[in-house]
Amino acid sequence: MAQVIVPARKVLREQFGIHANPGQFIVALAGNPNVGKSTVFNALTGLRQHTGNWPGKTVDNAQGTFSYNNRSFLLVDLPGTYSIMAHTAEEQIARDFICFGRPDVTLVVVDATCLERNLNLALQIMEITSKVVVCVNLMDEARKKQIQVNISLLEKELGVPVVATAARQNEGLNHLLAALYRIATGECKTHHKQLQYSPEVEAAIAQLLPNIERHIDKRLNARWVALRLLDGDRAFIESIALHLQLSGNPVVREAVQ
Ligand SMILES: Nc1nc2c(ncn2[C@@H]2O[C@H](COP(=O)(O)OP(=O)(O)OP(=O)(O)O)[C@@H](O)[C@H]2O)c(=O)[nH]1
Ligand SMILES: [Mg+2]
Repeated sequence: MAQVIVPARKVLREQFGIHANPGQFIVALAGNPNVGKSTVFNALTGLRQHTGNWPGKTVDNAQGTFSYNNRSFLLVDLPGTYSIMAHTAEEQIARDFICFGRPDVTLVVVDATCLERNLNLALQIMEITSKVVVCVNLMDEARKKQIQVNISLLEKELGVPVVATAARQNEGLNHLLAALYRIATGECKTHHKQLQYSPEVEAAIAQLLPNIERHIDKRLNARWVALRLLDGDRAFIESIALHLQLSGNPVVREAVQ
């Protein structure tokens, strides 16, 4: 079947109202509610920002720009979510933006004082893309509570850059910029952690993968699409099919029946 690949920039423009300049890197800013995403956003973009709504939704949208090493970045503040399984409009925006908008980097801000809960979202995002930087924010609060975070071990375990910040105090932001640059330019390749499921689920994924890989745009993560097919997440399967113009594909037809 002939495949029509929709360029990510066109999707960003038409579906998300994001107009990036040529050569500008797109950074998606994701995280649980109230972890300091907007504080990071403001610290990086200063006054070079504007706010509005996501197209067709009553969900706030903020975009801003910054430069680093003579490269321009467009930072997009996604709605705060605990998950991207798309149970709410906010989760759907975050998921579709990361999946179909294919940002050059997804910056996941997590709360240093409750890492375990926050890493759930980071791991979900890492199932879609390897181009992730994790920002462990609120380090000052963690220090106050005598919580120690082993950043280098976390980085080793996750396989993506992890940067400690206290964004309200502008602490760690230079390291964050350097990490975003390294991932956006491809200077740093990640070996991101992929969750392993039960042998039954892994076997089902392995069975689906060849067919999925044959039919989808390589820039979507086939393993992740396999997981969604197994979930039976019909709304999303339909949106993947629509996006990749695969509605007639037998795998897709079977999944949405
Ligand atoms: N102590 C401390 N407070 C911070 C830090 N970063 C953000 N805050 C505070 O945490 C609160 C929430 O920050 P926001 O930036 O609004 O968080 P958010 O993730 O954008 O929140 P939502 O958009 O509501 O999901 C604010 O009161 C910030 O001033 C930090 O590093 N240390
Ligand atoms: Mg915010």
